[in-house]
Amino acid sequence: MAQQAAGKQARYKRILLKLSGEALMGTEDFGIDPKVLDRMALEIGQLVGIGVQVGLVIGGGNLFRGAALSAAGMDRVTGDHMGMLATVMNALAMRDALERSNIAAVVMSAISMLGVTEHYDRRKAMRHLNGGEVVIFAAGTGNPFFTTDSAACLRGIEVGAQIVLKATKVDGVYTGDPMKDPSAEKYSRLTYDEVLTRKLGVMDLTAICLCRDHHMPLRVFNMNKPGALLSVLLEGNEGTLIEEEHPDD
Ligand SMILES: Nc1ncnc2c1ncn2[C@@H]1O[C@H](COP(=O)(O)OP(=O)(O)O)[C@@H](O)[C@H]1O
Ligand SMILES: O=c1ccn([C@@H]2O[C@H](COP(=O)(O)OP(=O)(O)O)[C@@H](O)[C@H]2O)c(=O)[nH]1
Repeated sequence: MAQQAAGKQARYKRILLKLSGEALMGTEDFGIDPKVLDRMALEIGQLVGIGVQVGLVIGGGNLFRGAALSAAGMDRVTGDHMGMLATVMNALAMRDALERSNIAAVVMSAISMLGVTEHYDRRKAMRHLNGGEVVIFAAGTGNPFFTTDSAACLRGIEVGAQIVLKATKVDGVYTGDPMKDPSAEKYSRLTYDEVLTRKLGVMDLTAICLCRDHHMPLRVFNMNKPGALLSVLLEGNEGTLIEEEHPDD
């Protein structure tokens, strides 16, 4: 992979990378697989190594999801609070993995947790990014009824990232859910409106609308594919790109 990066220029100076909580489970049913965490830390470290500023949002679906807790009888807002706290636990585990790989990292939480994480502050976050630290934005947006996909798009827009990269377990956006429909076909490029009108369920609609309204490109790609993240930065042809309609289209 070092050879892949040799002599090549990263396409983006600052990115917002979204990792789903479930990605951290590896082959387990719950929790965090340390091997997966370490692999992801190494892949993120490669980006830092070629001068890319990395903002990171990690989901919490490997631990708790508000909607699932609510379906089991819990108050929805309490469930969402638990979901957001789950993202803080994942963020702390990722900071630890990054620091063990000698990659400077800071966790900024949307919910105050004095002594555990920094509180989210946009200007401080930008200073950390400019200084080459990986900034892990935890606790989503800080509000119930949102997702970490929306949080990733929000933070990406706020800190002036050039692209939001959604790392997931499928190769991109398909005509239908590829986990359920093996005949679904992958798109290499879509507009925001196509995602919305075709109801392509890879991300929630709030996240797509936020990106559309603020002209933030999105790329959906498979994080389980070794080297895919670096390839997105160097070649830019992994997965599916969602952006505005191009004048040549
Ligand atoms: N049209 C689609 N294209 C790609 N993935 C889709 C589509 N519709 C639904 N999905 C599902 O969306 C999931 C990606 O979302 P992600 O946030 O990583 O997972 P989760 O929401 O389970 O945490 C994929 O695993 C896939 O099964
Ligand atoms: O701004 C936010 C972000 C997340 N959550 C809660 O945190 C959980 C975990 O986030 P998400 O489901 O987005 O994680 P992922 O699917 O990416 O693992 C969600 O289900 C919500 O309950 C929330 O309430 N507000």
